[in-house]
Amino acid sequence: MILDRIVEATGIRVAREKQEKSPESVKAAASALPADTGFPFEAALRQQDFNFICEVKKASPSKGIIAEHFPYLDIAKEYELAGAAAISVLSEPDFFKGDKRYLQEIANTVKIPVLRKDFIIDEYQIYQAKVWGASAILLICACLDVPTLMKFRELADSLGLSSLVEAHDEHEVQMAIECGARIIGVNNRNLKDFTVDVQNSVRLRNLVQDDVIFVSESGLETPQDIQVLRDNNIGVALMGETFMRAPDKVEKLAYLYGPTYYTPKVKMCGIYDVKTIPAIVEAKPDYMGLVFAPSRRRVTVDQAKQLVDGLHKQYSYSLAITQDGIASAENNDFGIKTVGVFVNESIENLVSISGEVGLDVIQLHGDEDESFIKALKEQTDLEVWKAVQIRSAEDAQAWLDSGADMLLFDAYHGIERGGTGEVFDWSCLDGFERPFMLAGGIDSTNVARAIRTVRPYGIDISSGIETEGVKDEEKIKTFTKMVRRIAY
Ligand SMILES: O=C(O)c1ccccc1N[C@@H]1O[C@H](COP(=O)(O)O)[C@@H](O)[C@H]1O
Repeated sequence: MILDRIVEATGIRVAREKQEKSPESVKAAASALPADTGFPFEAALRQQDFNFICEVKKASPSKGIIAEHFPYLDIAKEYELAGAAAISVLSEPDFFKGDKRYLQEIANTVKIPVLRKDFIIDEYQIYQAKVWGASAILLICACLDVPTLMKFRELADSLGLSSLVEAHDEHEVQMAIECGARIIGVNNRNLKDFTVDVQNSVRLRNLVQDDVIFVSESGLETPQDIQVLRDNNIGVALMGETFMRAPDKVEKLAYLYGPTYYTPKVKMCGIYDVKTIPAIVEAKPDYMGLVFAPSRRRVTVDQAKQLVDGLHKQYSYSLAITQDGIASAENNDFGIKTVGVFVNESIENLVSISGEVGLDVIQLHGDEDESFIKALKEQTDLEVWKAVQIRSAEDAQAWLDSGADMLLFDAYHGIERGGTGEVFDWSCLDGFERPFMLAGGIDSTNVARAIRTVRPYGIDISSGIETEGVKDEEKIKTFTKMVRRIAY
């Protein structure tokens, strides 16, 4: 049987690897790494109502070579861009043509968690997984007994690694439950004869309690397959071949997720150089943000006037060359609204600066309270947005009834007020019941997940369209393209 052959080959490989690097040294290296990881693999699989683990796999015993050309890093980057929750990387060399290098390099490159997909039969491989940068390992019930599964899971736990415990039938699901698995994957492929039946995971779903993450693995191909999983209370799909064969993985994942049925507004913030204006006009975000607060992106009133003037001229020009659109610019509809970002500025200054520059929106990014917002709104007809730095769900809830026209949620930072490029825990916004802008470390690699998970009214981006602190035309383009491809 193929599984026996793989396990046998794995035993030989592990023995050889132990000769090359002693178990003591690998254990010491793994134990020296932080164990308080917060189990990012599990967290990622709980992030959305449906999550994908996308696999980087060159070959398999059932399909032979899947990808002759195998740019594994590009594949992983594309998965991240597409909005995968996690990436599974084959490290098994003999039957799947995997390599530890793939795992190491991918884990070093992407921000999403990586699973070591291998046939784990020895503790040594768990220490290796930790050293190589994995966030999770695979434990296969068909290869291990319950005491060993439990021992391996506990060892993984102690290193801050999650264990995806894989089963194929009722008996193996019971084994997975007995060993205390927090993530159970049901393989739709029978490892004994390679037959595939997507209904297998559906059939076994009810054996597993809801607080355990349930993953359907193998043989999934279409949005209909995914819908069947959703309809049967299955929230995660692990897919390899389908993604590996998809020429465009962003498109494939969007197709499997289905339409978002809305497009978020986009605000591109921290514009301080007129050279960036053509790229902004081409990207056509809904808002362009100018920072008047202390910041490396800070603009003076004169610079702001030039930027707004430049925006309007360039916008009119872009409409003129696309013919009759000039009329709307003449009516002062410049398509892209301007937002001034202020920190603890006086009402008098807010009113005079916004009037002088011709801003459309005032964004308060400091300690302004509700009475300040009320007083400001009495002095201006402009929209007033309130930025709130989030550490907990309570931070957001405290502003639910705010009189601000829009709330904007950003990452908390002890010193800086914003534009830090840091992401906060989006689950703090679960169930928040009014429209809001999402800010804080958004970029092309996480915007797909941001839109699908958080469904904000709008996305606010600054650092994510910069390279070494300077707004980057290519990143502006890529980001804009991503939003359009994901949200429809
Ligand atoms: O961008 C700044 O330098 C800034 C300074 C002071 C207050 C707010 C600031 N920017 C705001 O930060 C978010 C975007 O942040 P990120 O870089 O994408 O993480 C946005 O709301 C900006 O208006």
